[in-house]
Amino acid sequence: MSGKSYNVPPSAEFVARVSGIATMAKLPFQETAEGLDAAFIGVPIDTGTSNRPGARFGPRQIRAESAMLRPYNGGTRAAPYESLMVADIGDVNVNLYDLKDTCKRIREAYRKILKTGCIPLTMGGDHTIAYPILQAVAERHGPVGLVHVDAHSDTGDVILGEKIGHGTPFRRCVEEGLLDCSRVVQIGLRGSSYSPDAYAWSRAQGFRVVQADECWHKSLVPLMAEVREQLGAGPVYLSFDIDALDPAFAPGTGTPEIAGLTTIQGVEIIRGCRGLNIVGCDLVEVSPPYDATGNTALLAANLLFEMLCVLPKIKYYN
Ligand SMILES: N=C(N)NCCCC(=O)O
Ligand SMILES: [Mn+2]
Ligand SMILES: [Mn+2]
Repeated sequence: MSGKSYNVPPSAEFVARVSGIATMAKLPFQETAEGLDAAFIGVPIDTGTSNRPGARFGPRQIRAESAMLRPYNGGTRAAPYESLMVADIGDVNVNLYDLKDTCKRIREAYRKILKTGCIPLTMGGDHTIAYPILQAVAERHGPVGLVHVDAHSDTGDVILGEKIGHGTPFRRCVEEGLLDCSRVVQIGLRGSSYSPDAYAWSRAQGFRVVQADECWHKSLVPLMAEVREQLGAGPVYLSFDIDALDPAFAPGTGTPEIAGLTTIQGVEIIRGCRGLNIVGCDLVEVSPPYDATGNTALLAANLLFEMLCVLPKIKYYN
């Protein structure tokens, strides 16, 4: 092992889970991304939501439930803290009274994070945040590939007279050339729709659309082999809306849709991203006020850990 010493969260074998400051995975906190390979960061907004609010409390609750996380991945034998310097760098200072100003603040914050070479793992907050994050990502990496896991395509144009909200981020991204559209896949789309051919716009851009009913009763391991082929070696952003999963697994979210993916399929999708050149990830739309048991936030914390475990340069014991 290299002589470098990495941040390692305290183990519950020696430090009680309930003690200490609730950073993500109980990792050290630091103000900036300087010196980090990867960082967890919160964006506590829900002013872009169109139904149930509450996602502004997502980062705090995900951090609270992340106390369950242990240092190694028992399933894949990934050893993130033996190969990456990781910390929690807090939250973007959002403007709860102005969504456009919040997008500006997010864009500026992520410009600084990405400039250090750090890979951001973002805790939302509603899905609006993917737009300003991808503006900053594309400034650094050029148009990127996208693995978008969601019940919704989030490609709306104007909703309630507004272009900015959680139903429109990926249309804004396409308009601004932030995505390499032939390297975009949307997985889990379902539900009632505003038009008879709900995903025509996505497909017209060249996205691959995998609707939830194409996933029912199936392992998604074969699909992810096709996704790795489609996305190739170029930079990729992973955006995971927790409502991609069925409300039975993820009830604490603002726009639930029935007949969704299982938790196992969610993990298969993320693990299937191993080998991709991931430059950023997010996990959005956890709404703690609708998450009576905290299990949606716990699920989110585990999925974020799985994302950490598929980043480039991760060490595996196998
Ligand atoms: N949850 C997200 N990100 N989008 C939901 C959009 C719901 C709608 O516009 O009908
Ligand atoms: Mn959604
Ligand atoms: Mn979404």
